[in-house]
Amino acid sequence: MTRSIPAKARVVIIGGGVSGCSVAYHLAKLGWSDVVLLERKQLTSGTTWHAAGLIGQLRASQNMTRLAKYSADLYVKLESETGIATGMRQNGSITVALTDERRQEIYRQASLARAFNVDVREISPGEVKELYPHLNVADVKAAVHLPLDGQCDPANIAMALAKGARQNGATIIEGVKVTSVLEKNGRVTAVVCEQKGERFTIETENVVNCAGMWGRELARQSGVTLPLHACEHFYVVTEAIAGLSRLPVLRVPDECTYYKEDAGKMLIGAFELEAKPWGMEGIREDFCFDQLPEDFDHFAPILEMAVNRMPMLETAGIHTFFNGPESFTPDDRYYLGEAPELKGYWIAAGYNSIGIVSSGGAGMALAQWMNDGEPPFDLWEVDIRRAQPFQKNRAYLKERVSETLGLLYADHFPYRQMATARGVRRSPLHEHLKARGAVFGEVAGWERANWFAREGQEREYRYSWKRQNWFENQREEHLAVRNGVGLFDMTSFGKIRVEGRDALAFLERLCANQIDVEPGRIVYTQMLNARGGIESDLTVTRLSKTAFLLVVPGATLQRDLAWLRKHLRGEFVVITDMTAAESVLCLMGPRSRELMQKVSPNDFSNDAHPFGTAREIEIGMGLARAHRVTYVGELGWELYVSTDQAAHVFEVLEGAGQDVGLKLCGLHTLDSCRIEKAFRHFGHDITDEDHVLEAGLGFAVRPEKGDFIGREAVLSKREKGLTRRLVQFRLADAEPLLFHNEAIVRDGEIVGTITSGNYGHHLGAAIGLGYVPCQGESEAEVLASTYEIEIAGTRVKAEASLKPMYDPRAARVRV
Ligand SMILES: NCCCC(=O)O
Repeated sequence: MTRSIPAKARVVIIGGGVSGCSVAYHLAKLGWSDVVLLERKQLTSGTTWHAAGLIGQLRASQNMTRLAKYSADLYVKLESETGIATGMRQNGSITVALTDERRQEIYRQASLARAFNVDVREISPGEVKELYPHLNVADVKAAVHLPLDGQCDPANIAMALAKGARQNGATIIEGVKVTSVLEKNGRVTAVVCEQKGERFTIETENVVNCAGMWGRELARQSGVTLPLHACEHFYVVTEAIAGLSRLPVLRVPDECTYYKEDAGKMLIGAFELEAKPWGMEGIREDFCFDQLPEDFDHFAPILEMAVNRMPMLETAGIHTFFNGPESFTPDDRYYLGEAPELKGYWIAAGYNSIGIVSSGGAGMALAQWMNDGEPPFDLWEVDIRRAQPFQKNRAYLKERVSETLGLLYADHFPYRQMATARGVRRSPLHEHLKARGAVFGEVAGWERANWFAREGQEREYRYSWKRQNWFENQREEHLAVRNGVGLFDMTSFGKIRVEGRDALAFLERLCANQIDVEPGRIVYTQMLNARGGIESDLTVTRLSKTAFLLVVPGATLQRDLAWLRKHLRGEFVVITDMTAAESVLCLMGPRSRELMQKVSPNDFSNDAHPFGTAREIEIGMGLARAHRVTYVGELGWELYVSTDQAAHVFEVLEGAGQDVGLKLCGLHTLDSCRIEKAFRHFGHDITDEDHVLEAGLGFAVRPEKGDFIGREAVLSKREKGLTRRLVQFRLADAEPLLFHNEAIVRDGEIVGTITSGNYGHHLGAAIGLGYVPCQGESEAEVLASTYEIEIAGTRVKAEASLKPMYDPRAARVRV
């Protein structure tokens, strides 16, 4: 039946898979009227219909766990709410480890899940056998059991969400293809669509791209970056196996497989290490409930392992060999939020084969985000603003997703780097660093030296949940920064120039610190949201009366640009991304002044170049702007050098550095030094849900300067008092690896998680940061408790401090 297409809507959701249905359901539940969902063919006909439907709550981070738990809880009640049988059953799940490393990973995830009240138990191989009698457990080292995990019928979950949405007033129309999204002045104005060859326009200010594997090209038409690409995903379903009882979902990540028993048949799916990207030439117009040709050779090694793991499969007949396309992203995380390029263009897509368990929570979070204008909690890890414009390149995507499908079940080691699609963004110093032993990691496409190998040392990571093979390299680099001088290439910093008649007023409105300082001064500040949460962590350097340079982490550049542009209110301001124009060389350590003085005729004394100032200097035969700031807690200068002169400046520093023991240092050392000094890192220790005062950054907030975004929230928090505080921890046992997400235990009770951790080579211990609730408690009371950190199920004593354990009075920085 053809349904009439409305002329207007408050929102048009594009795509009738589980993602679109969930967004429609949650918006309608929030009371949004005129919610319209358009599906090009039939609901679920893209990817949802062939999903395996596993509902697993064990996720890599706290908020992903929170969202997965939300989905599980929602799906349990959906059937009674809508009358549609969802097939949801909480038969539990088991994940087994076949290696010691995997045991560490699943035990760490279990600790994290417990911090969020997810019911999870570590179980022995014997207990696995009791729960799963068909399993060969001879080489099983460990396992975790989540009794409230389960499985569902994915298509019916989507149908139930659609029905729930309709019950709350949403309009869902099938057989309508969206052909374009119209915009005016940078804001969505309408959606153009086709139904049976006829063209319609729906006026709207909001669209949600839930178009799955069609999403990238649809977004591209509107200038929106949505980097995802389809890959073939394989599973087999056996014939009914006699005597098969109800079984929990089983995951054997070390063999890339998952197992789902349904109606006496067994479904065996795989995330093989090298995937097959699909749809490079586009997707056929009539694609609907389609599948791809089987590829038995590709699946055979998986099946062989499965038969060894579950010997009864040897005699089971194969009922279905299934191959269907699913969307994968460059970092295996999905996308939510408003596209930075276009106001009113929202995204919920790229689910990396975990769309069913993700969509319930993601739909809720996106609906609240659209409703309130801000996400309900920190969603940075799935925020669309992390996508880099270059990532829509199809050659890049094709290469990268061939890896990310398999990474779903690979060991998620700390510091693990992608092996594919590397080298897209490089500093002008890349070859210099490579020739000197740099081992690179990647952030936002940038290649960055993470550590420097010694001559003759293997230039590869050896990953582990313990100290990794670069630990000693990091120690030497770290101690050089603390006792001598180290040089970091930080060209990946995002650099944003804000200039114009109203630049000062604009930045004063957005930043919590005072920006009206003398030209040449550098201000450390945050941009806050109305709740006092931290949207951006940056330095602002006043270059002249009307020009400012904002320096932000490389990973947050797109987010920060979007935040600035979103808050323009007609001011005369030009915002320019200058990242590629300047390299940054950071010279840090007590001997940095001595070295600067060797390579430059300028005066680097405290009087001539005090902390927190920027000066143009001569260096070698070139020029630089020397910023006296530090992220490692030492005397030092960040040298901003035009990219054409970067190699020259590097060579000059390196040559003169021989006499003072200059050491090249990598990002791992930057991190270990800043953690000793308790300097916060955006995305880990500080996010948009962390109040600036609770993050301990009150020293950079000036409510007395006048109005700025978040001021009310700062004043209110000052009056009402803090409810949590960011605390620094030092482990009593020097051995365990502190990374992030380990549970914080206060007086025997889990109260939070470590937000970032590393080894403090000066302090001689693993150091971490994390929030502790403190309603009405004084600092002394917070510190009077006993603390432990739970690492892979083992609790380790920890010392707590509210002041940096390294150089608490910042004497070294201003020396
Ligand atoms: N689509 C398969 C889901 C795999 C998992 O939940 O582990």
